[in-house]
Amino acid sequence: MMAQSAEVLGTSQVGSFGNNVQCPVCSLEISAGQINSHLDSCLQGKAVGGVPGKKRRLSSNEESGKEVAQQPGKQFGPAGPTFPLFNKSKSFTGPSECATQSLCTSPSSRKQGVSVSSAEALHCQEDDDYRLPQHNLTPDAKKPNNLSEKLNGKPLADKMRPTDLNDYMGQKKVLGENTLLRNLLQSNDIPSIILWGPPGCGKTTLAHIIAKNTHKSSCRFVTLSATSASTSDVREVIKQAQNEQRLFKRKTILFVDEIHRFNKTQQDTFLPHVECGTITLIGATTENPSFQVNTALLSRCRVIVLEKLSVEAMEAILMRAVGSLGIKVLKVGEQPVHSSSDVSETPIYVEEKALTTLAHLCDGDARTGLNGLQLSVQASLAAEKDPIEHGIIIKEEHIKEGLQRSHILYDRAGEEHYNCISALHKSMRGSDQNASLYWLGRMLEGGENPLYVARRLVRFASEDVGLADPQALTQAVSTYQACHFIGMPECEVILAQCVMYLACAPKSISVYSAYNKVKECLKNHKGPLPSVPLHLRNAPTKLMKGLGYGKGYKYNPLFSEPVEQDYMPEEMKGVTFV
Ligand SMILES: Nc1ncnc2c1ncn2[C@@H]1O[C@H](COP(=O)(O)OP(=O)(O)OP(=O)(O)O)[C@@H](O)[C@H]1O
Ligand SMILES: [Zn+2]
Repeated sequence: MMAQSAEVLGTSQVGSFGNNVQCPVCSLEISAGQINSHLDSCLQGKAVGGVPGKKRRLSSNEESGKEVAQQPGKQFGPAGPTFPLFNKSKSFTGPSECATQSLCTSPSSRKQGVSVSSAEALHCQEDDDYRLPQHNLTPDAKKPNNLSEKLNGKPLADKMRPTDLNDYMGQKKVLGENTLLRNLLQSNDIPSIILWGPPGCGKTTLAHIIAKNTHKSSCRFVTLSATSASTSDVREVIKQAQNEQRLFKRKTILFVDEIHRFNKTQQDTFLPHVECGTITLIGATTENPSFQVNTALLSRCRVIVLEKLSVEAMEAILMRAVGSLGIKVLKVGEQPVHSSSDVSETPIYVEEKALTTLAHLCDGDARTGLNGLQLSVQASLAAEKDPIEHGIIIKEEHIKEGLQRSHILYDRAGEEHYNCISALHKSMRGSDQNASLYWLGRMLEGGENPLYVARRLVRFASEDVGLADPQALTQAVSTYQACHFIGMPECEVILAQCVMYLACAPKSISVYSAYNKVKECLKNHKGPLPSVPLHLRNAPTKLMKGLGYGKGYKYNPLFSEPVEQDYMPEEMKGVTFV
């Protein structure tokens, strides 16, 4: 068992009720005057002074019967159950964190869609045991025999989440030698920061590492996900942070994932507390914070821009994962050598080339890369019922298959994005509903921005359907608006409806090609452009009238016969585009 300092346990439960204060260690209510002496003894394991008969007060979550994160085993003594204060959309309980944070979540306490992360008390002891947690899946860790067992449970990306900077790859611009963040980390003084970067580039991971590196004594690390936390959750965190500060002079580092999802009022709630230092805020966002984060809050935080992971960084991450799984890497042309020592296990290899391909395909997103690796390994294990004598070799094809199966062989920014939208456009033009829907699906399931697709449909409605069915444009614009209101995944059917409408619609490019001819004509015109014929000019002033503006113009409604009149400049007479 990890040497847990009792002090960090149950800090999430610090609260004061009347004149009593809840002991953060044993959860008993202690009168305020006795709390200090109680704590001393409680920390040594001999609690005294609890108010008899009074039980630990339930958190609002418990009272409302919501799930309660149960400590796996009872190794942490009387603190008993811990409280999930916040539901998070993403779980941060990688194995390494279990080792460092006293409050783990057992799988059984997790329900679909809601994973619980208690207000995690992070203990930052001087000892090294969180560096190499026993159940951490690092190459040095003890490995279970069976590879498929190792792949069970949490996604590989979670298992591989680095716990210290040495394993944190890439991001040299912000973390290299002599960078601001590195210096701050070394000086143990972390300001409030906003980490801005694309998905899977390591924002969450960095927040954890920062928290671990700061305040060697001890600090609390609390996480909130802006997607599910309410303003009252925020207030609760602040209240507890104040208690911590007051009772233990302990800092709270609050990590808010997807901070851009908080509305301005919620962001405002933090502000004074960030300012006075009760809370050190680490926010993570994939969106440009200058638009999405409250300016007042933004001005109190340093914005750290993380980048998509480079192919080299991705390769290093994959290598580390492969090593921890006990998979051997085969260089080009190298043959597997079956050593007699590991007869009990079928040796598993991966071609180096396959890893390189994966590193390229995952578009700088380490989560995608690691999960893709996991799927390919699992797929090749399943396929190889009767493993060949020399073991199983994971090849490039397996990696591609693995990615495809998980719908992630789709490069949102790169070529695949353009290839698919082009295929969709051409399928609709060819009135092939099936193919149109297929390409739409490829994009949406691959994580394409629905508005990007909707914008293309608007263009298509005019360029390809045009006057053959002018209603198509209305349909497409409505689709765009509906996608905007609703977002994914609900808007997928709306897009599908419009795609089918457009595929079935009659097509006409008369407008499109006519307008292109106009542009062409203007581009090729030599010399000064012809002036606007006088009779077509408006004459709002006397002077203009005097100059002959509007003279001789025939106002069509006044004529019962069709009007003979030139609308083109003299030089352009007879030129047509339609
Ligand atoms: N720089 C890195 N070095 C090593 N591993 C990384 C790095 N970045 C990400 N990972 C791996 O990818 C997984 C996902 O990363 P993380 O949760 O930190 O991404 P994120 O930027 O917070 O993404 P999101 O915006 O989707 O929440 C981690 O569990 C870790 O295994
Ligand atoms: Zn106690």
